Amino acid sequence: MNAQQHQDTLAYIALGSNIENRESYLLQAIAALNDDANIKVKMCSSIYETEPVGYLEQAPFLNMVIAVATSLPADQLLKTMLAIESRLGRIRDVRFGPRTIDLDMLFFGNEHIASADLMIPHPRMSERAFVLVPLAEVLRMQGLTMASISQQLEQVEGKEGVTLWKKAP
Ligand SMILES: Nc1ncnc2c1ncn2[C@@H]1O[C@H](COP(=O)(O)OP(=O)(O)OP(=O)(O)O)[C@@H](O)[C@H]1O
Ligand SMILES: Nc1nc2c(c(=O)[nH]1)N=C(CO)CN2
Repeated sequence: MNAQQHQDTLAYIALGSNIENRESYLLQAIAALNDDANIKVKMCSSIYETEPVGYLEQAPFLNMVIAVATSLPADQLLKTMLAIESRLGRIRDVRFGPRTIDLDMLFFGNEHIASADLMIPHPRMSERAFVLVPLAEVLRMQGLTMASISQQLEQVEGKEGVTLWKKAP
């Protein structure tokens, strides 16, 4: 590797949808990420059906987590994710409310980021079984140890609201 080249960063993204067709929104978002020349989708968790958390008067979600390799810096990856959300009809009205697609960046390599637009690791990740369950699955696929994730999972309430919906291919 010469000085000009740099290795891709492995990033983890959580996806959620609770407006039909939920599965189609998840798959369209994954395809759109992979269509970007600077992003390669490496791994996908199973899809989980989950009870809404936070704002309860809404339909159940489908949630999953993917791992991507990217040559983009974190702020550019976020920009791409927000553009895909807009393209797939995401409208921001109710906080924590219904959405065609929500894309949250969980990790970006081993970076810690605290800017006005981007917090990495995602600050609410450890409270959310709908994120931790699929994240643990992807980490397991990669043979990564996940002691801290398992510990967080044990502490999180609402794990019973997360059920396997479709197994990863
Ligand atoms: N790690 C992150 N991943 C995605 N967005 C982030 C992250 N950190 C900060 N943000 C900022 O959060 C803003 C609002 O995100 P969004 O509307 O998706 O929030 P939400 O999904 O309603 O709530 P939550 O962030 O708790 O999932 C985005 O425009 C983005 O700038
Ligand atoms: N089950 C579930 N609940 C949620 C979700 C989500 O993706 N799944 N997203 C939220 C806002 O980020 C609020 N509540």
